[in-house]
Amino acid sequence: MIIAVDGPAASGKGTIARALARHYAIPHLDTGLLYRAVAANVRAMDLDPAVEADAVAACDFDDAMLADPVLRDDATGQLASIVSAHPLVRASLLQRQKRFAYQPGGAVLDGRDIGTVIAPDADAKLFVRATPQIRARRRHAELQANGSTISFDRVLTDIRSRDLRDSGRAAAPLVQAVDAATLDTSFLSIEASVQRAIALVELGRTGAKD
Ligand SMILES: Nc1ncnc2c1ncn2[C@@H]1O[C@H](COP(=O)(O)OP(=O)(O)OP(=O)(O)O)[C@@H](O)[C@H]1O
Ligand SMILES: Nc1ccn([C@@H]2O[C@H](COP(=O)(O)O)[C@@H](O)[C@H]2O)c(=O)n1
Repeated sequence: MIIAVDGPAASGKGTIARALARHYAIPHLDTGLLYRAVAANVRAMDLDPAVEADAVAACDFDDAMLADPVLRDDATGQLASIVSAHPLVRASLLQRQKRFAYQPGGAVLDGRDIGTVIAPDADAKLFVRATPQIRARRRHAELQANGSTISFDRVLTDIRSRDLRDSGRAAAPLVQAVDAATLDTSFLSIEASVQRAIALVELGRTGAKD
């Protein structure tokens, strides 16, 4: 079974995707980490994220890099949303994601274009939402817990600019697949979001959509 989980920054899609992977005992890929790895390489190599050829030159990395906690910081997320707009960057990461999605036994992937581009024929598709304020509050708390001193206003501004860039780009923009079920986590606990996600996946598998 392939499960596609998409949504904007800090909507809770990773939390839900990890829980679905545990529930169905299938592997999970956080595809945002791939773009974050490219962003971290661009920074380390002192390249220009806005120049497509520079970003493409930073696309060579192995899976071990995805565990680096530096990928999770706010600045790397911003840079990731710049490099991810380049069609050639997306093309260079495409097969890696498709191979993961279509491995025997199935998989859960979360990102921005899983249900539309990576696995358009996924068995179940979720589009996870939450208001920008709530997403910023959660992300701010997470960053603070990890030792960051970033302000709430900065996190909210960054989330809004990332939303705009990710939705407005020409290549594989953040958009809800027509056959994806909406899951708004704004007023749901993590536990309630996960239970709702499992219920929606079960509905999706049987062909009915929210
Ligand atoms: N329903 C919820 N209630 C409260 N906190 C939540 C909920 N869902 C997720 N969180 C918390 O919000 C933060 C962001 O969640 P998560 O990392 O799953 O979002 P994401 O959409 O995968 O983010 P990104 O786009 O950066 O990968 C985390 O600290 C997570 O624990
Ligand atoms: N399928 C994807 C996943 C991510 N991106 C871009 O990467 C940025 C960071 O992603 P997070 O999920 O870790 O927040 C994100 O803002 C997107 O620009 C993408 O394009 N496609």
